[in-house]
Amino acid sequence: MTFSLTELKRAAAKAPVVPVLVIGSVEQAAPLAKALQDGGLTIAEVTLRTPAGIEAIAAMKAAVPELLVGAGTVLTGEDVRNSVEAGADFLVSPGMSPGLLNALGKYKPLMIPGVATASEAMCRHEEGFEMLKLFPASVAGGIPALKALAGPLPHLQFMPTGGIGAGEANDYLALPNVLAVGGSWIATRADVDSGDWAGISRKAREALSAISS
Ligand SMILES: O=C(O)C(=O)C[C@H](O)[C@H](O)COP(=O)(O)O
Repeated sequence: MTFSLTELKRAAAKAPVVPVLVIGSVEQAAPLAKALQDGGLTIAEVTLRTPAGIEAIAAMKAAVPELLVGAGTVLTGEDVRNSVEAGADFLVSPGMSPGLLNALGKYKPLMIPGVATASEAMCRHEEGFEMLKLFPASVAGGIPALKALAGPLPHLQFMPTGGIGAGEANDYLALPNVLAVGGSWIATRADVDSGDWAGISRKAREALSAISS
């Protein structure tokens, strides 16, 4: 995989909001990818919580190749292999395990592992990860935790996710160690299941205009 953190940073600089998606059917993937792109987004994360997740990643990339599509809820070595084979641009996990670390060493994808403490962040940095997901952000200390972590660990960057809504995204993004924020609010499972593509595009645009204002 040639995709790099530099490219992810470039995409995040344009649109630093990453919708975390739960896709029930692969047929939803192409219209959803187009709706996100129409809304101005450049990055999306498809969770592997549904059987359709892996196929949906490939279908979104086929529909909108310039949209960066990551695999989320990556828990096992098999998830790593399936995500890489489906063409995921990056992988995201809620945490780390020895088996997951081993598979990441084999496939070497761009990985954003979840952390909730300074010790976890230090371990992931020692293992070579520079970009981390603060998870679950709202209960792992949120904005005060990220501010505090920036003191001793200024070399680390975060994509806080978990419990962040439209109202908080902007405050997270004002922090120098936050590259992007993730969340389900832009395209909830209900939005996707009802095919509310226009509503998803609108929420994406609203999120981006709130950030730039
Ligand atoms: O499954 C995963 O690996 C995840 O990425 C979990 C996500 O952080 C949450 O699903 C975000 O959901 P909200 O808190 O509703 O915004």
